[in-house]
Amino acid sequence: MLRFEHVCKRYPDAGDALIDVSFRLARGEMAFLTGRSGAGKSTLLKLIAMMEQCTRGNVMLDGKDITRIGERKIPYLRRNLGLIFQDYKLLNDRTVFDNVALPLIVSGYSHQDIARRVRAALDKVSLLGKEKKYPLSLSGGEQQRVGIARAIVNKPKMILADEPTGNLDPDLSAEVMHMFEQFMQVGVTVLIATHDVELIHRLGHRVLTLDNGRMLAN
Ligand SMILES: Nc1ncnc2c1ncn2[C@@H]1O[C@H](COP(=O)(O)OP(=O)(O)OP(=O)(O)O)[C@@H](O)[C@H]1O
Repeated sequence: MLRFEHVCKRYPDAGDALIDVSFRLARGEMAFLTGRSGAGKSTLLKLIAMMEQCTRGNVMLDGKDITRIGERKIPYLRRNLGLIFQDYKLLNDRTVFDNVALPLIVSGYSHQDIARRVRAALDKVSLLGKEKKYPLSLSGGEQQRVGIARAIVNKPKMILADEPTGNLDPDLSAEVMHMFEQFMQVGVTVLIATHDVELIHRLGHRVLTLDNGRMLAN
């Protein structure tokens, strides 16, 4: 599903964020990406999300070489990805329903399809009753679940999550991880960047570790 081959990323006026990184993730695999602050985790996720381009090497996603992909193709390929962030990135002046509907509106779905898919996504994260609420009236855990519903509403092949439990207490973190495991069980590939070593060890999935831009043996 995902292949990094000798990937390097250097930001202008900064050192190397990633150095000769190679690894593969199989379809339906769930892995944690860990490492100290500044190790390169967010950079690695941004390369997959096509928000940054690597300086050297190749990134293959679902059989396609996305290394030097043209700007116009990016929105189309991004539909296969669900992105989840630590700070939720919800629109606070829109309802839960509208936040989750956003990727479908962008993709041009009909009103009927949007309503059906948004409800299905909210059901998966146990938020069906909250579709008319606004994000700021929800708890942190609920806001993160809205973010997850928005990420999965397009039925992506891969979920990328950057510190998704960074603002959640241990119980809510476990709940969010359980959701990721359920997506994995239906064939979605899941890559989660996190500092939460305790959580990683408890769940026992594959761990990819970055150390100063280099990936340790995995
Ligand atoms: N847009 C940018 N421009 C210049 N340098 C950057 C940029 N983004 C990241 N860097 C640098 O690249 C290195 C890796 O950063 P990155 O954010 O990928 O690490 P991280 O492991 O995600 O850290 P954290 O856990 O703190 O989020 C750091 O030295 C950082 O300062």
